[in-house]
Amino acid sequence: MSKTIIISNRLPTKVQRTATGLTFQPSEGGLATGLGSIYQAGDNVWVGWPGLSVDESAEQDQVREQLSADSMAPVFLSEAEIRDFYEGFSNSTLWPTFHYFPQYATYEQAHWDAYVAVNEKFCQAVLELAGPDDTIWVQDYQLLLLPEMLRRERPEATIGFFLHIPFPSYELLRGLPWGAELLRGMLGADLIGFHTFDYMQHFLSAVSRLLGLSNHNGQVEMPDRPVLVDAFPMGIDYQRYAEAAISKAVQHHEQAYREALGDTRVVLSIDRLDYSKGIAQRLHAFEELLLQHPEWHERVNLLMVVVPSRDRVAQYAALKEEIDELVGRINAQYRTISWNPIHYFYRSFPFDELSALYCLADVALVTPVRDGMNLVAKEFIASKANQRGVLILSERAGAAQELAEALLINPTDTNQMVESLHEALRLPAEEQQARMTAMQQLVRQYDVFAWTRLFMDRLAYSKIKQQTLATDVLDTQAQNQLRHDYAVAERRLLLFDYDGTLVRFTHNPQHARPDQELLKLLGNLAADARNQVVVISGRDRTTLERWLGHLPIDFIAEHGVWLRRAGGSWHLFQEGLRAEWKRDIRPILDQYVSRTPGSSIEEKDYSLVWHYRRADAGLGALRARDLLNHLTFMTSNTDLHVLEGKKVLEIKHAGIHKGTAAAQWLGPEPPPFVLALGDDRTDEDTFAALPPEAYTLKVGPTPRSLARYAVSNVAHVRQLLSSLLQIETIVPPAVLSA
Ligand SMILES: O=P(O)(O)OC[C@H]1O[C@H](O[C@H]2O[C@H](CO)[C@@H](O)[C@H](O)[C@H]2O)[C@H](O)[C@@H](O)[C@@H]1O
Ligand SMILES: O=c1ccn([C@@H]2O[C@H](COP(=O)(O)OP(=O)(O)O)[C@@H](O)[C@H]2O)c(=O)[nH]1
Ligand SMILES: [Mg+2]
Repeated sequence: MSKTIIISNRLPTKVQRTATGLTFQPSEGGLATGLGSIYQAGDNVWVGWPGLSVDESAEQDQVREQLSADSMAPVFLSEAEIRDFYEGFSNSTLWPTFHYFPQYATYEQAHWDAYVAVNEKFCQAVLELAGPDDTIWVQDYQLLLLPEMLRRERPEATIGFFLHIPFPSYELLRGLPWGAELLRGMLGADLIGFHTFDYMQHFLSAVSRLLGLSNHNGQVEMPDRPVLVDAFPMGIDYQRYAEAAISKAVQHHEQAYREALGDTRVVLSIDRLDYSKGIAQRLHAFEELLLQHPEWHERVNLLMVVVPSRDRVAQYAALKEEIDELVGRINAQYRTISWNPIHYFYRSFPFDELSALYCLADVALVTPVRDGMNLVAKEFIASKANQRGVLILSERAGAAQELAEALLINPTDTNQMVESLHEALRLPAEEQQARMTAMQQLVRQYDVFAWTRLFMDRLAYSKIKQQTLATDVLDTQAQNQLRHDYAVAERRLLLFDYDGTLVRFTHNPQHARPDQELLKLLGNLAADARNQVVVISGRDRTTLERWLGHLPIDFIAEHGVWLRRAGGSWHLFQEGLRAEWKRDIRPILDQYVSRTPGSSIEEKDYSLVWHYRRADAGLGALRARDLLNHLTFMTSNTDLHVLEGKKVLEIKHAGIHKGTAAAQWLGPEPPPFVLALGDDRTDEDTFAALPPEAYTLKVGPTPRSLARYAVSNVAHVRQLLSSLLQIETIVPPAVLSA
């Protein structure tokens, strides 16, 4: 039976060393609590770190055995790995960068090295467990390199990745020395999930700008497969909180708290110790409330739970001191004999007590400056059996995208926070109920089980999509058939597009000269008298002649405008072509060049081309759409046509294209073997002009093509062509045709 393997840095159980030995407790933090509800089904297993360093092998055995009874497999980290990988790269480089605190980020080579090494360690652990049909689901920023590492070992594996923290704007990522490697690591997955659409957009823009990979509707075209990118806002185990709220045990705790506090309104604050959570800002706002609205003295309490977290990282230790000091100062300033404004707990609470705090609270004050999702907000909502209670929520938490009925605030605007608190404490019961009911409906429906189902369905879909594509791929069997048909044919027409087919794209088109390997390949193919080799390109004739003119091959240049047979001279596809129109169009292109840094114009005899490969990807696409509209309008009612290629727009004569030219080479009696290779939109015209039995091959990852087969890249093309040459030497054609 196939299983799902969840992998995260932290396991949902954390092991602690006490005087009496090892103890096993639930972990805090949204990832562990959120997914903790689902991993135990079937044969599923969760791979991760148990939260402490265990060096001794007897202890490791004990931990492994106990965790395996609960479907967990530990990855042990040494003290040095905890320091350099966990506290170092994960929480002193990635965490601050991804939460828009670059001033806190450190860039240490040793931390990066440890990050790579620990990701490899996780990779080994997964490989030991994963069967070929299993689904691998990698979680979060500590393991960004893992999908790619797994993909290298298991090209066919089903791999999902989910990021629990924000994905920041491209600018933040570019400030990171290892940005490109991290993106490539993530792209090893088949599906990449984020909490919100914004995070997903930031990721796609970073992939486009740093790796030069474009996407169509969130599908990134990798050379070997498409990768789906999507938003999946994570939910909680709603029933667990809703049921707890009405349980005896929880009500008992709630009542005890209520008696201890007396008759005051309760504002609740729960987070891990983290500068991203805005805890200090929150305390300032509460202090301001007491200052500006003295009517709340002795009538309101802030219950503040801060769960210890990453306290060996300098910024966390400093924050702890800041909070201690602030709480001390505010309490000292305002407390009375019978009233202590802030009840501050620096520890974690067992589930029932946490649940009782949610039930008790009138207001939940959730004000992170950045937060991937924030599950505390959702847990509070699920715990409100009577639909009373108000959620104040930072607009910078992922949860704010869904919870529109919360009182949304900007966490750096203290005045707004004070006013929202004041408003929340007085909000009429009916309005509380209306808002809470709407939010409960949403949180109940999109719970963590629905979230998992949605992710898994999309992951399966991405796999199916890849497989449908794979039917078009020139597999070994099809390639053998092609080679056989080639070997037995007396006459063969070989039509090769140049850029993107025979050579890889270069930043500057003038740098895409043919290398020795290619010249040899073409020369050898052309040397066979049965072969007619044609380079069919959009390039100008001068360049083609300079680069390839010494070979005994034919040329179709400028997308079919200029033709030359081997050894012959150039002639036009059609007499009487005009070029005066360039005078009107050229100034428009000049304008677009000046408005689009990096773009350029190429002028050919009978066409003009605007190139934007070197421009910023977003700006280039925007201007291209604009220019296309502009030119389409200008060329209506003329015999000109605007052609869209890969990062180019070309204005040329309508009715002359690669297909019309290719048809001339077919002649009245087409050769028994025709092979056409091309990567671009313009090559579709060639494919369309050829008979159905021709071997038409589309080069590159995008599937939509008229070609019969797809090959992945230029390297694959060259391997195919040299395999045709080998046939001649290994199997004499006479033998094959006999
Ligand atoms: O493992 P730790 O270093 O102790 O940190 C605890 C976890 O914190 C982060 O949680 C995030 O996931 C939540 C659920 O998706 C989300 O609501 C929240 O906004 C995130 O901050 C972290 O992403 C986890 O990897 C940590 O285990
Ligand atoms: O004493 C506590 C306080 C909080 N939590 C849990 O910690 C998680 C915090 O997740 P959130 O997404 O809000 O933030 P994160 O810590 O993941 O950044 C929530 O599920 C809380 O229920 C806990 O287990 N024990
Ligand atoms: Mg091409």
